Amino acid sequence: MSNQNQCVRGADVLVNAHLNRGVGFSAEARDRLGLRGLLPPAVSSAENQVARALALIDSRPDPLGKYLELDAIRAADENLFFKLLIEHTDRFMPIVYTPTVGEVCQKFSHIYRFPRGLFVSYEDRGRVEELVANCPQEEVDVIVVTDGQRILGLGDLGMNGMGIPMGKLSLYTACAGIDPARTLPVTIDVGTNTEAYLNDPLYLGLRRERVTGDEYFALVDEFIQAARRRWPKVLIQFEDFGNHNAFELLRRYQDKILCFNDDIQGTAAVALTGVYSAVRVTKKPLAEQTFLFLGAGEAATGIANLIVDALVDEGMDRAEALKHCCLFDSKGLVTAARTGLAENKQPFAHELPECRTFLEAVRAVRPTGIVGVAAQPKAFDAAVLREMAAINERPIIFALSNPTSRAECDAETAYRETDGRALFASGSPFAPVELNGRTFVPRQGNNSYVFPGLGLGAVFAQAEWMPTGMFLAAARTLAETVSEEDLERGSLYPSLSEVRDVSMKIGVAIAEYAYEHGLARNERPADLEAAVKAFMYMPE
Ligand SMILES: O=C([O-])CC(=O)C(=O)O
Ligand SMILES: [Mg+2]
Repeated sequence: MSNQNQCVRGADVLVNAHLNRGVGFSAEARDRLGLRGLLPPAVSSAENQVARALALIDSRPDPLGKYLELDAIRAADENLFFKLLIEHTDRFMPIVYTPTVGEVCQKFSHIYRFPRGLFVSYEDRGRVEELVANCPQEEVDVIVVTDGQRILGLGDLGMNGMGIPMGKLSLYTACAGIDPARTLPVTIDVGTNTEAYLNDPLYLGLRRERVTGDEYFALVDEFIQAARRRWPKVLIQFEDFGNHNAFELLRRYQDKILCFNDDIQGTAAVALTGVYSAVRVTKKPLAEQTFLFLGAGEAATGIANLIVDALVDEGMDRAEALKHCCLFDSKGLVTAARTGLAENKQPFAHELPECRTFLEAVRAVRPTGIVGVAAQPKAFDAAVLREMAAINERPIIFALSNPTSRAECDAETAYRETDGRALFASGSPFAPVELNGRTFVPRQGNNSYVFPGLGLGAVFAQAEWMPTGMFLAAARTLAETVSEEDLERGSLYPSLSEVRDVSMKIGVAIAEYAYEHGLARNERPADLEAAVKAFMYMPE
């Protein structure tokens, strides 16, 4: 608690979510803070407060209702909110994060109640510094920023996309112990091309079509400069930008400031972990794997590039490594014969026959794994899955699009159509599947396993910037947490209930990388792991 916070007394404490402990305040604290009479007389134990909150949340049958209860708890008492999230991660992650957060975003303007974060509108261009100065946070460690153009697999949600930076930052705190008082969700609102929002009287964003080109980049830059002037060491995470802008922003800032793009680099690290787990099962090394991606955007080329980097790191020639990844986009298989390909796809345009359907492409490429990242629901149908099972003893099937409604296939279909041989991961959660007397426990190949730890390590070491080596290190560290028992059950990732420990390990690995490579702006503590653990926020 800062000195400034220690001066806050009386009712002001109760309306400050960082400070308020509500009925959890002890008699002594009530006297000290001038709260006597402002709360019901009984003092609740922590268990009692959690039990009351759980009952309230459970009284709401639908996920959105549960979200609204949690959101209200957060607005009143942040400590309690994070206690719930940390003690019941498995249960609440699908509420504050994918898939429910998708619905939250779609309805954001209709359910808006509590102020949080920073809204940078195009109308405020030229005075963004003033907006940043208005933020109450004295210090900010992590910013997650979106422009709402490609929210999960749901498309352009405009300002409504703010639910995503909010959800990501909740995970930063719950999974990696970033102090919630030092996080800032940001939406840069340059308009939306989604008619439904422009015609919705309750829509809270800018009513105009998206600003593009130089004016767009100038506004994003004005924000980045203003944020870094106020908080020079802040980590900026780019989230759910449209393809074109996402690649361009990463190109502009990647090696100049402390930042990363979660959809390109975070997703890549987590997918590579899934691949490392899968090859432990197939016993065929990475060098013998070939991947066919359904999609050719941020996630697809982010993952493909990191697989290539991993192969090069193992000693393979880069030109050869590139051939291990093939892309299938809206026009079909990406081949050398294709013209006008976006820059990110060009390295993956190989000498391959023209294929118009994904099934044809599977037959032509004969991949060991398919990776769905195009938000095309059910695109991995029975024919595709059976073909993969015919080509491979243990086919790798990653249906990574979010939320659940956008998944390329569900877990049950993946296991059923491959006679239980699929090595499956998905972006959104699926329940365990019973098949032929076996229970499969699929887990999420979602960047939530890595971005909190990546950020923790980078913030801890006050890294200058985040090179590719950090993302490889994150993937390898995460892979080491997958046990033989996990693999036995078909789990390519550890249990979410372990995510805090996993994030700590990734944080240590990333900080270590920063110290070893001269990227840190502080001294390495002698006992790095103990120091990182001590740095992590924990609710009281
Ligand atoms: O938010 C998630 O669940 C994963 C992600 O970054 C995306 O799908 O854009
Ligand atoms: Mg994302």
